Amino acid sequence: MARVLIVDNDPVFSETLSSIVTGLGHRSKQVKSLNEAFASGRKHDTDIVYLNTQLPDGNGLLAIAQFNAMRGHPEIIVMTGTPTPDGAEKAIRNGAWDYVEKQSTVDRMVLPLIRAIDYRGKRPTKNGAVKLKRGGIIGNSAGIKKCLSLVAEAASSDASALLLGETGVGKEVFARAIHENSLRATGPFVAVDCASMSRTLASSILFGHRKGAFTGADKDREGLVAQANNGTLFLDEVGELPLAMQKIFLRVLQEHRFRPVGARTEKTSDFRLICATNRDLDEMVARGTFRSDLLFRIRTVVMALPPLRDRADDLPKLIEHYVKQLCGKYGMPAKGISPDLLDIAKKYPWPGNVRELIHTLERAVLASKDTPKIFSRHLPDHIRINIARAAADRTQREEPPIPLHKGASCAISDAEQGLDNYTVRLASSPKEQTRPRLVHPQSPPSLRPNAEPNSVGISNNKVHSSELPRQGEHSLAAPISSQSGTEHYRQDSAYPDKKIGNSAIADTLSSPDSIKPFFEFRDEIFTQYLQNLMTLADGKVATACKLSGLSRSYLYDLLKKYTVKK
Ligand SMILES: Nc1ncnc2c1ncn2[C@@H]1O[C@H](COP(=O)(O)OP(=O)(O)OP(=O)(O)O)[C@@H](O)[C@H]1O
Repeated sequence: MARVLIVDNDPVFSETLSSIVTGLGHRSKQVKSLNEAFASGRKHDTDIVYLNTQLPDGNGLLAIAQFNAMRGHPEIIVMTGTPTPDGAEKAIRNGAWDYVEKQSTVDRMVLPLIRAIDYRGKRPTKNGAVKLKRGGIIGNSAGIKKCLSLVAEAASSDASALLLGETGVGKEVFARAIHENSLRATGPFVAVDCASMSRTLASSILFGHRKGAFTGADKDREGLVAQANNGTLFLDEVGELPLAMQKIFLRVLQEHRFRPVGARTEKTSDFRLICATNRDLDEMVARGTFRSDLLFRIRTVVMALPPLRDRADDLPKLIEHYVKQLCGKYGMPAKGISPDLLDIAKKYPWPGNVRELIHTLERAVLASKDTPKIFSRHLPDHIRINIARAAADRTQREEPPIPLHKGASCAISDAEQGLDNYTVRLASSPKEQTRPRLVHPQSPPSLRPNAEPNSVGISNNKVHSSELPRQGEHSLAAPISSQSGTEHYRQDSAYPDKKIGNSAIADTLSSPDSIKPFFEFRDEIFTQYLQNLMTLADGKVATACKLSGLSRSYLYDLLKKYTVKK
């Protein structure tokens, strides 16, 4: 919550601006002259000054430096009814944050305020570090850093904040951090779990009740809204708030007044609201299960917390921290963490996020008993199975299984059989000799070379058919014959300027001496296929998927494995 001083002798204008500022959750004070402004500045810290140029006792433009030197070293937004380029330059040179025309739109008037407050929340302290209490937040990944800067921003005002993210991702931890860094830090932090609140008792829980208001109400009871006075009210799972309660709560938010169940008079509570949800509130609004006016009120500052699987960089520190904490809890000496455990943790998707990680580590710490290190062996079976299955699935997709009972030699002969349908044709010109092609005899004519005398079919130049482009799919560049009978590489007319890449496959296949080991040869074919595919697809993965019939994830895997650039 920023303190904003409005210095203007036009009371109507000042009043309007003041209500906009307070509507944004900040405090505002209006004064009519420079002297009044300086008197106020001696008594209170000020964050922002809206300063008119023409004032009864002087020109605001000439007083900017004095305002800058006031308590709190405020940012100055100069306002004028008659803007001029010289006036703008003078304002900025004298140290103003911005120079705005008084007849501007509300946005133009307010934007410099929002930006100046944002800047003040993030600017380094004198010793160069951003002063922010992390409140137990572990991690320095880009995602966490972004959220921490939003914590600073949210903490600098009293505006409502909405935290979004999957379960266990740390929404409550971040809500507490906003509270602890705000001006309300010395007040209470009251958390309400809307999902577990009984519908019939919701009013009583939130607003309290008077003795005798209903059966069982044997004494007056203060509700959670009242308990949050001067502090922060945290509504967890706000999407679960019943519609009827949403309407009541909207009014409470607007007026900060509420009536306890059975009471005749209203009470007030000065609280700051932070909400959290893992549901899509916009979709709920569309379905009519969440009020749009309430959503509008609660999402002034929005923070989307990234899931743990998207910030693997944070895992080592999180694991180290919680293993240490858990060893302490169970009276065990500190344990080390084996790299294989970290490796698995980085591969597992953690659907329950940090909460699931903590529970998993607790089981692992207990399972490791007297072992001084925790290994992946100590992780619960379902996690190890998940990783093992994913690895096997990848291998299966990459390498077609060879029946074990046949043995290696049979497998090779199978591969040869599969290749009988393919012939490697070698070009005659030196240029073309570096461009061998694998052509399926049943390929459509447009993809097949004409029968030419210089094409050489080599019986042992065979690759497994399943590893080559399938019939009818784009294969390696399709050759055409010129009238002179010289074979040229035709570039598909749809891709006139694409150069199709090449490998030394022809050399490998040209004689028994030069034949390469099957898998080495296979890898070259794959690499060449992928390079050509990506060239034809203009580097676009979606196009490459269409052309190749590969799924996006499998294509990504292949590009990574064969280090082919997109
Ligand atoms: N960045 C973090 N650093 C350290 N601990 C964390 C972090 N994020 C979450 N935790 C821990 O993970 C657990 C779950 O966090 P929290 O309750 O804040 O999640 P949540 O998103 O509010 O979950 P839910 O949506 O289920 O209410 C807590 O024990 C919390 O301390």
